[in-house]
Amino acid sequence: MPAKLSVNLNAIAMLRNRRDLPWPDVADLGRIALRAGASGLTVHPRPDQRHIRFSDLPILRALIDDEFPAAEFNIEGYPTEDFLALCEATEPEQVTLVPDDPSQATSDHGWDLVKHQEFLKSVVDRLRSKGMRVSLFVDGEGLAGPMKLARATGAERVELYTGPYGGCYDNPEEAARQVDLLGLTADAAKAEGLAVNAGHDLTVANLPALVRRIPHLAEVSIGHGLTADALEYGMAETVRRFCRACGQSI
Ligand SMILES: CC(=O)[C@@H](O)[C@H](O)COP(=O)(O)O
Ligand SMILES: NCC(=O)COP(=O)(O)O
Repeated sequence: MPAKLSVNLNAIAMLRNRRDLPWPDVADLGRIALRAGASGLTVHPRPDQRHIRFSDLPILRALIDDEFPAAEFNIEGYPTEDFLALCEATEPEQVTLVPDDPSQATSDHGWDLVKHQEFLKSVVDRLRSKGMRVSLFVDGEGLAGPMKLARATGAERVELYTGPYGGCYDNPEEAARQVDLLGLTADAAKAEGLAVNAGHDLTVANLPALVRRIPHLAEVSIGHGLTADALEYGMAETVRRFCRACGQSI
């Protein structure tokens, strides 16, 4: 079964938030993504709401429920009480727990599963008791031990942090080494009965090698690279529309 694609709307929301205007509209872009074949939508609401706002969540929940009932909503974030309350109110199909502190520009590491074992167990329990699948953001270091600990929290999935792989876009040897480490981590997760997701800085260029190495990859969530491509591949048609709006006959 090929990996499913969940489209992360953070970058769209960040663009919207540059102005006090409602576009680009995250729900409209989410609808386009789901119509085009995405299996789900991902958001990572951060405490300062610098991209996804808490008020976006019920709108995206309703979009999926009303128009795409087979799609999944994935909410990512650090499990503060506020974040857990948002999840409980929104009931996403999946919650991805990420160890980000509020000052981080973006996610840059997975959980320390030794240090946070008891905390994660209680959070996983709480979310799963309300019917949400839980995934833990983990480093792709190629080690089996952390995957045993991830399983022991009660989580059903892990999401491999692919930032170091994504950063090797100009270094094929290092990219091959990173894919190997991610593959070994995914194998260890599978051996523990965990399903495997992946995300961060994935692109059309680096996805094929990843899915070849991890044929059981369940889902990738992609925002930054996908939004960059949407702009690049949508630019020509958009310029034609604006030229026509200027009265030009092109
Ligand atoms: C958890 C993760 O991998 C991140 O990619 C995150 O969802 C992106 O967050 P930002 O969009 O805030 O950079
Ligand atoms: N979980 C990773 C994610 O949702 C998107 O990350 P990115 O593609 O914006 O780096």
